[in-house]
Amino acid sequence: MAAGRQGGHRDYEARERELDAEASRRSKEQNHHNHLGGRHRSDADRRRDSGRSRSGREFSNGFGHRRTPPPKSRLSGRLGEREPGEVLSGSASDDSGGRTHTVAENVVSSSSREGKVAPGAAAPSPSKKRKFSPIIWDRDSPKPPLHSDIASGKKVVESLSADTASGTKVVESVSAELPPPPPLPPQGHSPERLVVEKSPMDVDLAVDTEGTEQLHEPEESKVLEEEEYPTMRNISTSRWAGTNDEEEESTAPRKKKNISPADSAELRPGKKTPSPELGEVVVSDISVGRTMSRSSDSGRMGNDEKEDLEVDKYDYMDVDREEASNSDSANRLSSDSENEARRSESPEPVKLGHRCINMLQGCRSVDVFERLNKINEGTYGVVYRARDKKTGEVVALKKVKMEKEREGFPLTSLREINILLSFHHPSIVDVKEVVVGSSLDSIFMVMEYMEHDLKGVMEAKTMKQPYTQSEVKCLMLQLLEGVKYLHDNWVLHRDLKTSNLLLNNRGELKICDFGLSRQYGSPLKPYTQLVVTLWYRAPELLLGTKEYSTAIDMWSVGCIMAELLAKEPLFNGKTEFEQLDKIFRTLGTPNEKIWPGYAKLPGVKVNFVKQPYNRLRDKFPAASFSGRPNLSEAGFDLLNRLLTYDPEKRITADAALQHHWFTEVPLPKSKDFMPTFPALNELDRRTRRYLKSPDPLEEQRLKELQAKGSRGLFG
Ligand SMILES: Nc1ncnc2c1ncn2[C@@H]1O[C@H](COP(=O)(O)OP(=O)(O)OP(=O)(O)O)[C@@H](O)[C@H]1O
Repeated sequence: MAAGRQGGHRDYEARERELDAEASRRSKEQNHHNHLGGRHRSDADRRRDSGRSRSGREFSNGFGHRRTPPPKSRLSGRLGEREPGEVLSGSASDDSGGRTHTVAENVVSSSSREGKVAPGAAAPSPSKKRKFSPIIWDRDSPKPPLHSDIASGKKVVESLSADTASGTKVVESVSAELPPPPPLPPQGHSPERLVVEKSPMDVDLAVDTEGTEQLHEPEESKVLEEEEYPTMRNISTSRWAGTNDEEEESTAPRKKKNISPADSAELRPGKKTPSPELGEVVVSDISVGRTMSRSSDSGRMGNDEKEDLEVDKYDYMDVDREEASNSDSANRLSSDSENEARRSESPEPVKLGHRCINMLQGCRSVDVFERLNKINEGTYGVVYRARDKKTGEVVALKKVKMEKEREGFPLTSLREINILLSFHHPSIVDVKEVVVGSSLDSIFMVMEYMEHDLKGVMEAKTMKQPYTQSEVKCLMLQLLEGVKYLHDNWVLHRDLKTSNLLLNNRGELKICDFGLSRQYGSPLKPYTQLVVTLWYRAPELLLGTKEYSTAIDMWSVGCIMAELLAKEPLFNGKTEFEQLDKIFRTLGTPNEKIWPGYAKLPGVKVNFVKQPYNRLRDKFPAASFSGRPNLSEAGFDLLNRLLTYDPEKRITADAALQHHWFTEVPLPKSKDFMPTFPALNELDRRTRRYLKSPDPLEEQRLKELQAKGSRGLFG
């Protein structure tokens, strides 16, 4: 990882040039790649590019990430009580520099809060790059070509998506001067070519799926012959051989597809049975109050319980088989933790050739991993726990769903993966590599394995109380550091929610799913507007704004902070209207005064509830015996700033990190003292379901299963 950080930029540029050069060659040969029509960039993008220089961002190292000083350094001396495990600091320094936070920035207010901003609270320090990200785009317009003046030091945007009227997750991956660095074009290289319609990845995949096409360079052909075909010969023995999840669940592990390179042509995107419309699923899910990250395959919705049981059955079998082959699961677990410990003790220097995958040389096969169990299924991917057969390392494999194969292989996704591989941050889940499955249209992201996601933890009956303020601070600091890193690197997450925040039993929080999944959904398809859960969606998106920015993530962070404190979602609307209604009832109905431009937003309706007051404080009182979560004045100020209506006034990640809530008592808890929970991700689905929502019937079923010798609650 360290090497990756040091050499990532140059390596990335070289790789980009390599990819683009190859794409250029390939695009001359083939002109039928029109599936990326959505990647034309909008006027807004052009405006953004031209205006980007105003941000004047600086990076203090070669990787483009200027780490925010650890909270410790910002902690000032304080009075009052502490919670066990608080991070202590001998430092009396305080970056907030005497700023006062007595006035909240938000919103409609019953008091004098409106329009006032705590001095300096949202203002960047001199070294900060911006108060507000210039990342905005026109959600409906086609994207403009890439800006051409990368060399002049301006930011360059590679817009990987155009969607969002729908609210689908979209990551606008924008390269700053430093990593993920801008894809510097070679001399004479047209900027538009950076948004290649045919990248070198096409080449590999074409070779894979056609079985005939070869690269021009003999070396590359050789690589493919040596690395791709051996993989294909292994397919028949692959445990990952299923081409779709349904099949994988219903037939694996007994039936394995025997797929030859020729056969694989049959599995090409266009031939695959289209999946049911995701929108239906989302509607169903929302209507029953479920989270979107689960059971997203609409094909199963009609027989949910029955199918779940089926799946459970195979999950059990998978695990049993796994355990049979590993005589002692305890040994396995201990060896896992040993591996983990070894890894953390002596961080392995990054092998750039491994981490920064050269797509021209192909990816490893998923067969190098042994499947342990299915962790979860999101809208865009199925996530498995697996073990590297060679190193024994336990990882998470996200098999990307190929819903949009009509549009060809998701080249933009491969390109995005390439960028994501360059991201290294303690609060961003580490994507180690990409491996290919047997059907050649399946791609797996290899990620570091995390025991939980935040949603699962908070739903589990093992968590009896909400997180304390001290614990929430610990989690919020990590979350904000991760979001700041993404924003500093010109990436909008756009789907921050508790199920996308992973936790491990070392108290670490990591953001996952930052936009990769977007590339597998067509941005303009009707279902896309429904796939992202509404609960964390910023009001400007709900009201149909066409331009938006990093502030949308900050709204989500606010919703997450509230949920961490209350152990329940803040605004859990089932429809966009209901979502807005819930927001307005709590924060007050916005108006032009507190949110200039509000009245012109497309979704504004006259029949919105008229609620003149901000009642957020009622939900988070400073002190109460009502069981509602207590929140200090400073904590409430931060929450209010995160949930500020006007995106221009909403606090940035950078400013939030310096908020004095983090430096007042109780101080953020040390990660080492954060509560731990049974690793839900290692349990079968039935047990997980029970732990999340215990119900007497389920308990009885579990007891029966255990009596029959099935796995116990904790395996
Ligand atoms: N690295 C990981 N380690 C452990 N579990 C993970 C990991 N990555 C993802 N998961 C689990 O899988 C779930 C779905 O993952 P992810 O959000 O990446 O998929 P998705 O298809 O994009 O989902 P969504 O419907 O939220 O968009 C997560 O909520 C989490 O429970």
